[in-house]
Amino acid sequence: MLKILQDNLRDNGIDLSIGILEKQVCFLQEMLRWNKRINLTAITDPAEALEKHLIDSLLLLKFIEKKGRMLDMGSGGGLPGIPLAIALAEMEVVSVDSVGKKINFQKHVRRILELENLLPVCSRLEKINAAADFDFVIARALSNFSDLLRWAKPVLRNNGLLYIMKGPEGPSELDAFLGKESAEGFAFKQQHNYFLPQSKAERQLYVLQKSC
Ligand SMILES: C[S@@+](CC[C@H](N)C(=O)[O-])C[C@H]1O[C@@H](n2cnc3c(N)ncnc32)[C@H](O)[C@@H]1O
Repeated sequence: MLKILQDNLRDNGIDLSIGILEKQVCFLQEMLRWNKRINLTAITDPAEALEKHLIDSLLLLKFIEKKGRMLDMGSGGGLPGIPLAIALAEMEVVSVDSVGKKINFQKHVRRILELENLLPVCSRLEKINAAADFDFVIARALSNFSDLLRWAKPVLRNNGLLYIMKGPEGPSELDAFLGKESAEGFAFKQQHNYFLPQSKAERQLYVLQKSC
C-alpha cells in the first residue's frame, strides 16, 4: 500500500518522506478497522479507500497553502483534514464533525500518530465559536455552495481561503449557485481540475477568497 501511495503521489509531483507515508497508511488502516464497528466510510475495499480517500486528499498538496490555521468542516472520519495534518507539520488543523463517534476515532488517530497539529472537535458547524480565526476552511462531500459559504464566512479571517472539494457534480452545482445567488463576501480565485490516478474519476477544487 505504501509503495502504491508513494508512486501515485510522485507521479503527481508530490514527494513525501517514508515516515509521513507510513503514518498516512496507518491512518487508513485504522479507519478501515474502526469502520467494521462504526460507520466512517462506505468504502471498505483497501485499494479503493487508498485512492478515493488518501490520494484524493493528498493531491490537494499541489494546490493549497502549506501553513496556517485550517478548519475542516464536516470531516467525518478525518478527510481531508487528517492526511493534510500528517503531511503538513506547519498546518494546524481543527477538524469538526457533529457525530461524537467519528470525532472519537479522530482523537484516537491523533493519539497513536502523535499529531499535535490536529484538534478534533465534536460540534455542529452552526455553533462553532471562532470569530474570523482561520486562514483556511476546507470541505469535502459536505453540502452545497450556499451552505459552505454561510458556515465558512464567520470563521475565516479577511482574505482567508475557502477550499471546496467536489466531484463531477461540481460545475453544475457552481452554475446553479451563481445563477441564483451572489457569493457575497467571497471572490472566486481559482478552480483546479484533476483526476484520480487509477479510476480516472474527475475532481475539482474550488478556491474562494473571503473579501470582507
Ligand atoms: C458525507 S460526510 C463527509 C465526511 C468527510 N468530509 C469525507 O469527505 O469523507 C459529511 C459529514 O459532515 C457531517 N456534518 C454534516 N452537517 C454537519 C453540521 N452542520 N455540523 C457538523 N458536521 C456536519 C456529518 O456528520 C458527516 O460526518
